[in-house]
Amino acid sequence: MEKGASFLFAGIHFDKKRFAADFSRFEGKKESDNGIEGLSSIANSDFEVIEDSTPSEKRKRKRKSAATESVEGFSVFRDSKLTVAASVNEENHPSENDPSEERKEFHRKLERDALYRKKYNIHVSGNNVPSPLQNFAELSTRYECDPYILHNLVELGFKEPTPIQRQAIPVLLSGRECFACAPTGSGKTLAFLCPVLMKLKDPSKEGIRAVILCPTRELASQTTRECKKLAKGKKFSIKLVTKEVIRHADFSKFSCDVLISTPLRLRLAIRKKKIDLSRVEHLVLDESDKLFELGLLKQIDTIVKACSNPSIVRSLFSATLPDFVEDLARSVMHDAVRVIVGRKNTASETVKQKLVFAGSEEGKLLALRQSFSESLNPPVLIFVQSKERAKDLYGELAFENIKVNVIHSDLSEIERENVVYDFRAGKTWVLIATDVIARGMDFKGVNCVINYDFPDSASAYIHRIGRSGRAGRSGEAITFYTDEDIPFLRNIANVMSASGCEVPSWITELQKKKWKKHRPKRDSISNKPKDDGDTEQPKKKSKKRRPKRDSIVTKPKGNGDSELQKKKSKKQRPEGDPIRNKPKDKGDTEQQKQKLKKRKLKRDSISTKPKDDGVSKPQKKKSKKAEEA
Ligand SMILES: Nc1ncnc2c1ncn2[C@@H]1O[C@H](COP(=O)(O)OP(=O)(O)OP(=O)(O)O)[C@@H](O)[C@H]1O
Repeated sequence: MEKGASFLFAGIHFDKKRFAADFSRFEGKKESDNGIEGLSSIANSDFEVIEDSTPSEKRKRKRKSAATESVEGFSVFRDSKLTVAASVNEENHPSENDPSEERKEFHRKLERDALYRKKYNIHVSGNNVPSPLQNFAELSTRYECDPYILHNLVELGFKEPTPIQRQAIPVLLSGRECFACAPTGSGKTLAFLCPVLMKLKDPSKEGIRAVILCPTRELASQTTRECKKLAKGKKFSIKLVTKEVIRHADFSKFSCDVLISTPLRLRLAIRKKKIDLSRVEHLVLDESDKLFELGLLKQIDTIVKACSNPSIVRSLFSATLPDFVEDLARSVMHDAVRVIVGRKNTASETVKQKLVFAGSEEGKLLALRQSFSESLNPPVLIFVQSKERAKDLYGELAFENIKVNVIHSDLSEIERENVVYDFRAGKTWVLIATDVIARGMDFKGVNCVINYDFPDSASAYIHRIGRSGRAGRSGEAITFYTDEDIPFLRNIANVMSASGCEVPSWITELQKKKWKKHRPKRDSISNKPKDDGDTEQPKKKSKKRRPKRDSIVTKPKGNGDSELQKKKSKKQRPEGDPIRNKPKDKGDTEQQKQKLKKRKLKRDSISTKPKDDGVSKPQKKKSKKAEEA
């Protein structure tokens, strides 16, 4: 981490001199007394306490025993004058001259809140945390929500708030800064959009009023769409910062109610076009841990500085919340509330997760093809570790009878948009992707995520597989691994077992390994000579590949049978829709049998097809058969 480059870094290496003003502001202040002692232990059982002291102590987070700790009121973030003032008016705060009955009622309310949070697996820390929402109607009764929002929620089909919405919405509506972590697909987008729109109340032309930052263009564009849906009926100006906007907009007169951007583009607008962010009242960092990674941190820093309005309310949302992000956030946020749904850094429980030993790169391709011909249902997302590998895998699958497409950072903005659009529309059944769409993208009904390349971190794993099993739906995730991934297997296995999936015992017995971006140099996906795309694959190569076939189904240490292995050993063809046929087209058994017979032929053809020849012989036969079928 670069030292002294930004005040975001200062949370870790606090430079007292440089931040003398801030320091003196915080220095004299002890963490405010929570005054909520003796709260029922009901909600305390799973509460993570953060101590606001030295950096090393900060890391020592204790799980306090249920009997001794209080749920709310433990100030994890620094107080500010503004937020302290706000908290006095907090709905949870008893009045000064509290008669004992009022005080009792206040405590009863806290207990009710605690019970409610326990029911929805919500864990909070911070001063005077507002009560969670019981339903969307409370937006009106408690916060005088404009009817258009309630109307739009009904139109969107949202009947009940999700747990993160129950807690984060009241926190933000109370003007508190917020730091939220909830599983993938659990409705975090609405959890920040709804309070932002409610707080903005009416459209205004006075500068830029709210900024939402997303790590990728795709996510920024998706969030813009969602924001417009929720704002329907109100003439808010909601703008996405695109290349065009950067090029042509007159930033000296630029105003909008909500501005959505990637950090890179917004920094460009700040630096080159002098966009004015000094009136921003709400700043949301979606996928905050990604935004706080080194590559984006400088840009975020510039933006956070440019949003200089002293009464700004900042919020951070993500499905993964590493300690370093908490440390950074604590250094910049004031009297924030920390909201965690479920357990921190766990995968969605609605995704059934599997590990498959593929032996080698060739094994992966074979395993993939085998899976396709057996039981996988589109839409399917396949993640690989680099754009080169994405292109290679696409090259391998493009000529099959699969509606496959690929997305990576080499594509233009329009191309990327089109790929996403086609996948959403069901025109693409299998989408090969790099991590560019691993975060935040909400594709409805992705049935299966395949980690063709082992993810480079546990959080990458959580976000990738979180493209499936969203909004309570079920999904499946298959992760291929090879020998070089085995040292990192346990990290993924931990995530799997934390979300209730079975993991073979030999994996949990592996040595713990700390990983830093596991991206090994992998053998090429395609065995075709790179510079000779037009010629046929030399026969030698295909011969060489055959013995490796066994490695797909051979587990490394005589243990942990994968689903594929079991299926193969039974020599049965499982039921399911082959992906080459129409998604819901069942009962194609005759064709499947023929394909089975031709499996040997199919294997030979993996890498023999010429790059630029649209259809190879076996494929022509296959497509003819498909047409006939
Ligand atoms: N209250 C609700 N009831 C039903 N569905 C909802 C509700 N809120 C959001 N959704 C839907 O849930 C899906 C996932 O929401 P969203 O994209 O906000 O998840 P997320 O928590 O941000 O996920 P990720 O961590 O992957 O970014 C969306 O399709 C959204 O429309």
